Amino acid sequence: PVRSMEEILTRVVVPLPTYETREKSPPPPESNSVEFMHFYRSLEKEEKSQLLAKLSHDFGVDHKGVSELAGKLLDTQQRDLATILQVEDRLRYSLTPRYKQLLNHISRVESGVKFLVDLRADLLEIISSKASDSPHIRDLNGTLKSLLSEWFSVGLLRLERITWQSPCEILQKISQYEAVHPVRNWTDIKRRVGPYRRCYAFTHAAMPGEPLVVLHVALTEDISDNIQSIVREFATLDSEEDVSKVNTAVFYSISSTQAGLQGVELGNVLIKRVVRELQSEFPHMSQFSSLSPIPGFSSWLQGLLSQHRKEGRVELLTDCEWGKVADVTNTTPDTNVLDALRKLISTGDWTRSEHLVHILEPALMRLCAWYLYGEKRRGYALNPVANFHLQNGATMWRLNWHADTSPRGVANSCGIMVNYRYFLQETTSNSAAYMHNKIITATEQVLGLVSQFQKNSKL
Ligand SMILES: CC(C)(COP(=O)(O)OP(=O)(O)O)[C@@H](O)C(=O)NCCC(N)=O
Repeated sequence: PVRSMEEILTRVVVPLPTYETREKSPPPPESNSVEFMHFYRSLEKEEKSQLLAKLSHDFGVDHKGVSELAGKLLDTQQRDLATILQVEDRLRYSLTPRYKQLLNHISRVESGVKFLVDLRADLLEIISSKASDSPHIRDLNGTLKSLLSEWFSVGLLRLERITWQSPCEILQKISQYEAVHPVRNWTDIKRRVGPYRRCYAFTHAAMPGEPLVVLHVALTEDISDNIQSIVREFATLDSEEDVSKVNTAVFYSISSTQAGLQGVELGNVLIKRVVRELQSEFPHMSQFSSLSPIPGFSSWLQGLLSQHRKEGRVELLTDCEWGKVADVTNTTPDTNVLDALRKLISTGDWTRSEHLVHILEPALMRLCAWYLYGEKRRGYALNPVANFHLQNGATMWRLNWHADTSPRGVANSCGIMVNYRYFLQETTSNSAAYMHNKIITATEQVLGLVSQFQKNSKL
């Protein structure tokens, strides 16, 4: 199909009109876009990446034209401003990739926007798989992302509250998309939208019936330190009788549903929008915080323990703690008490022994605080959930022991969870400090645990 790929692209991706005719030339027939969408959908995965590579490479910016105009602009530097602006505008127009028109035309046909969201998901997969991280593919991704950011800007999104009265297909999608605390059955989802709970989603007219990002909230008297009390306990009340005590919103799950909208920052926008919505429903609501999982902590810890194994004694625990672990595991400090600890943590068995839990709590809390606050990737928090909330301007507020006692919670993060708290007057400045200077805003509790960790080890 390579020949037909070439043939289709040449026909469907019309050349950029000349600068002079750019506002006069009629758009190509809708059939072009429909044909392209149909053809693309018919391709195998491998053929899709071939097509996208060809589209981005052969139907992008006319680099020769751009450099000629850039040269011309240099020559006119001495001329009057009007002439310079003229040439600048020509240069700006010449930087429009030819395929950008195709993307715009597709966005105007039925389900064209959804098609483009899915096409970007394919692009992101190609880029992340390093199959062909050609600069042209990155250019195409950048062009598409900026178009999607315009089309999915906050003014064009619709906030929908999901309740037990919402259509079944929406409730089913909400259940399927829940990525943080999986919904097991109808009673689970009924609880999530029931009394003292709120569930909100952003939808968009171009993708009807599709929740783009979903936020689950618990309405409480205080900032929760345990997820079981939110997702497991049954509500005895069948309605929100007494909301006078409700003064806190706990965000306990957020999931974006469209891979192709990654980087469009929908989750951040949704949280801020829901805060405003709740403030109008509960004027005296004063506390807004997440109760977040810490995916990756256990595996990071395993890596640390095995890495230190080679270097013998590890300072991650105090001598006293090592001694106690040795006692409980019937090993001796200089033999592999470290392996015993690794095995305990990897199986979660340690949670069954009160004594061991008591010994490990301070050590695991110190290690977890360091993992969240100290471990970085390109200067930003290594943990993706921390990075998300810190980008939003939240404060790393409190680590909670025994916060998720489910097998999943113990396996992922030794049962620890964290509150990222949104102090509404500070989110803008916190976000700027984090994004520009990589400064993490954290409380005394967190900083205290971090400095205890640093005292114990030279990491
Ligand atoms: C946390 C989420 C919602 C952030 O999405 P969003 O605000 O759109 O950020 P981005 O994807 O635009 O960078 C998203 O990354 C996600 O769904 N993550 C998996 C589930 C989770 N909450 O970690």
